[in-house]
Amino acid sequence: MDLFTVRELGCATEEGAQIFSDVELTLKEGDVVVVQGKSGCGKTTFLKCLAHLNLYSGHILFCGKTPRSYGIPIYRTKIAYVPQRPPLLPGTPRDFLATASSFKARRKGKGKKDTRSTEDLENPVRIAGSWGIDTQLWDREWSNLSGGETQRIALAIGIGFDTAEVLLLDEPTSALDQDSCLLVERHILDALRSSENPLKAIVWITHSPEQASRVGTRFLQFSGGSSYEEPTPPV
Ligand SMILES: Nc1ncnc2c1ncn2[C@@H]1O[C@H](COP(=O)(O)OP(=O)(O)OP(=O)(O)O)[C@@H](O)[C@H]1O
Repeated sequence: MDLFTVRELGCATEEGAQIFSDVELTLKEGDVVVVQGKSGCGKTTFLKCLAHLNLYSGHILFCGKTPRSYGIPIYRTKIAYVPQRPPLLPGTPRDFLATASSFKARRKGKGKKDTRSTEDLENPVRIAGSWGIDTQLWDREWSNLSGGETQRIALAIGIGFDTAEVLLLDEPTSALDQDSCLLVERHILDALRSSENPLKAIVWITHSPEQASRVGTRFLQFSGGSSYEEPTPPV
């Protein structure tokens, strides 16, 4: 079954200016759809529509069902949006982990006791550790982390919770040096190929043609207020 079926998708600003229209995408298992286009053409907005964080016109179905039919909180455990710059949150990454983990426990069923597993708390820390994030950074205020540290921690949470079937990545390595970038890329692609991880597909915004070639299996170009697919990565 197709993961995402996106038909005639359109999105406008609150003031009514159209950002894009008629966007079409059928996302299948194993796809890494690289999204490219000039700054301001609507790539982030597109990901937010998929994550049900933006109002839109047209149709988005996930496994044949609307996001609302899953219940939006459950939908968001299946579709993980990792923003380019996570909004400045209060507290520390570990606070965030604890809160998000308790939410996941609620998802697992009414009537059960706290099903929060230590894995939920440990996986992201372990993954981020493999990308050079010292454990003590999890107890530092978000506001005192560097861009690259914030990016790796947010990504490690998105992957480490082991519930996401689709990752929506908004320039996930834009603040990283080349070695860290390659390390993170490899980890994400390994997670996609691993039978132990529920991850089935990725939609990945990047401004880097090199990264697009390394990670992409399909190439969606935003331009002129809509989108089209390219058979190969743009050079
Ligand atoms: N909440 C909003 N209110 C008004 N305009 C918005 C809003 N969100 C996005 N826009 C506008 O919509 C357009 C698309 O923004 P978006 O962030 O999706 O672009 P992008 O392609 O991801 O850009 P970049 O590559 O620079 O990250 C921009 O012109 C932006 O200013």
